[in-house]
Amino acid sequence: MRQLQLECIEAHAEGEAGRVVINAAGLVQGATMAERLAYCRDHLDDLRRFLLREPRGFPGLCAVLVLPPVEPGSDLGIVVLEQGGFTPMSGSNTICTVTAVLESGIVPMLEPVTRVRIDTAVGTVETEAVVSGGKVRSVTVANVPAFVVGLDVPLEVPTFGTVAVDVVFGGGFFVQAPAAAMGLTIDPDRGRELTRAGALLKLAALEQLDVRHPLNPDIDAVGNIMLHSGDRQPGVQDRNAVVLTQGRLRADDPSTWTGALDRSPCGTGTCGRMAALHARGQLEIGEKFSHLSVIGTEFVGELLGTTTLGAYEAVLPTITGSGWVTGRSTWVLDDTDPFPAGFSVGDIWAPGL
Ligand SMILES: O=C([O-])C1=[NH+]CCC1
Repeated sequence: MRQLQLECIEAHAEGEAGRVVINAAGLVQGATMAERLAYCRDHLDDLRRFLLREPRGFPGLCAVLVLPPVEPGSDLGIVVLEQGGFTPMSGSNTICTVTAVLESGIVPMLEPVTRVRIDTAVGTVETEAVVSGGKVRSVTVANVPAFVVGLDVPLEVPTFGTVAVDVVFGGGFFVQAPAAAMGLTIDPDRGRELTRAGALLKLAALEQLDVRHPLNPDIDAVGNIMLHSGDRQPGVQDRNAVVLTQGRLRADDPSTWTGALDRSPCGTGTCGRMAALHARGQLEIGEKFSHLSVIGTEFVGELLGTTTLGAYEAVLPTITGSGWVTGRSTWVLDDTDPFPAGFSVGDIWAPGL
């Protein structure tokens, strides 16, 4: 007997896989996006694991629940599913969602540009899709305001000692540091070292930092980690490795010190990075910011202006990248299935050991 059947559009944005669930509306309760995110966190974590863990998922996979809009004039709402939990916003997953809903006809496609407004638990996001021949060529995401919580904040990191990090918000809270400050290089073949270092940075951040979003107090912890190429230098390409850490991390259990690298340049991470660069005088309003991922794919960022958000000076970031639909899927749960919430095995889920 099937007790669950999820219809999905499989996609990727600059390499990062996003599973766009298009029949989830009846699963999520809440009058606001913040209430819906809280409902997912409180009641749907087994569903998140069902979609992202084995046998239906893999470490590098994210997903999106497409929900009815909340704000007047919006087209839809999203809640993002990552291996580390439910999150309010994601650049790559927004690009996957816009590509999926336009190419499938869920939202009408208007050439040459279609605007799609998306409600999230940290505000409404405006997107612009360049479309031709029934294909979404690129998506520009005008993300929610990004801001700096602190620059060069000293963190005591297990096995690395004191590391100076930037604490930023770009749609989620990030700790960001130069890879070189931890003796690392941004190289896909060194993914294990990068994910382990990122997990240890996150452990330190969870223990030593207090963060809280001024508009949504439920957003109150560092989510992901960015290791980047350091201060901008003329003629040097900016690149990053973003570690999407697994669920609960424990200082006394090295098997939790793992994660997966974002295969895209990470839109929320790029927005947070631009906020830090602007604060450092290394990125002007209106200046294009080419940001490469660990596999060399690109988001082009740009700051449109400044604003304030609670007590924070904030910037208005956009990122532009492309998405591709890779398939359609229907995921089911038989009520005799011994793994209703999926499972993971250390050979691919704990590569850092
Ligand atoms: O682009 C993004 O912001 C993210 N990609 C994967 C998780 C967050």
